[in-house]
Amino acid sequence: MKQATTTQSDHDLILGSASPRRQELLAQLGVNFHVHASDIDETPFQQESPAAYVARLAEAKSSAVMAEVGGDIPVLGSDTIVVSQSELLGKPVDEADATRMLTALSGREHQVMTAVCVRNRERHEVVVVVSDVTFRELTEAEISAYWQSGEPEGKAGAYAIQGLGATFVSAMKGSYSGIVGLPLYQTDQLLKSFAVPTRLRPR
Ligand SMILES: Cc1cn([C@H]2C[C@H](O)[C@@H](COP(=O)(O)OP(=O)(O)OP(=O)(O)O)O2)c(=O)[nH]c1=O
Repeated sequence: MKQATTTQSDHDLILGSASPRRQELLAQLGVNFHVHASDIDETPFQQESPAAYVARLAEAKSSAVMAEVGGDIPVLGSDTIVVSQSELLGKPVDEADATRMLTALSGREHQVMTAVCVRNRERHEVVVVVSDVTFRELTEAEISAYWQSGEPEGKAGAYAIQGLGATFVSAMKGSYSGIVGLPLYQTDQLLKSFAVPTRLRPR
């Protein structure tokens, strides 16, 4: 199990994610949630499309947490990937991996896909939100300095649009919050369908 777990009392949703970005974004909606993250196997299947892969991972994360926690509270699981010229880019394992990813993204458009799955004991729903992001040309020196900043670590595609990575993004179309890790419009719609209260939709 991942480390992040908070108290279970008095909440309306379980966030099955150790990502601090997802915790902040969900808090933005004013949801009364607690965190219970679970580790799953993230190996892609052969011939699996990126959209099918990211949806499967969001489903698997919420399902693993539901199996560990039980109970009647809905669980939200999510996953984010970057897709560049049909190649799936996850989190970089080291500097060489990050350099390879950022070089592939340089001067081109890529897609960021985030899947969100909400489930309770009876049913589950999953949405995949796709955004188009264009990077300007990056120099080797910039890529190296960016790795040294520490920001690429733990981020799909080895960048963070909410940080220094913003200086690489010349254009984007889609969901900004989705690129950061949790698309808030679509998440709010899912929460509504599972009757999870929010700041603007209290009990
Ligand atoms: C593209 C991009 C990704 N990311 C992050 C969001 C995700 O946290 C991360 C992708 O990793 P994920 O595997 O989706 O999630 P995670 O391991 O961080 O958390 P968990 O599995 O517990 O839910 O990349 C940014 O923060 N900014 C960006 O611009």
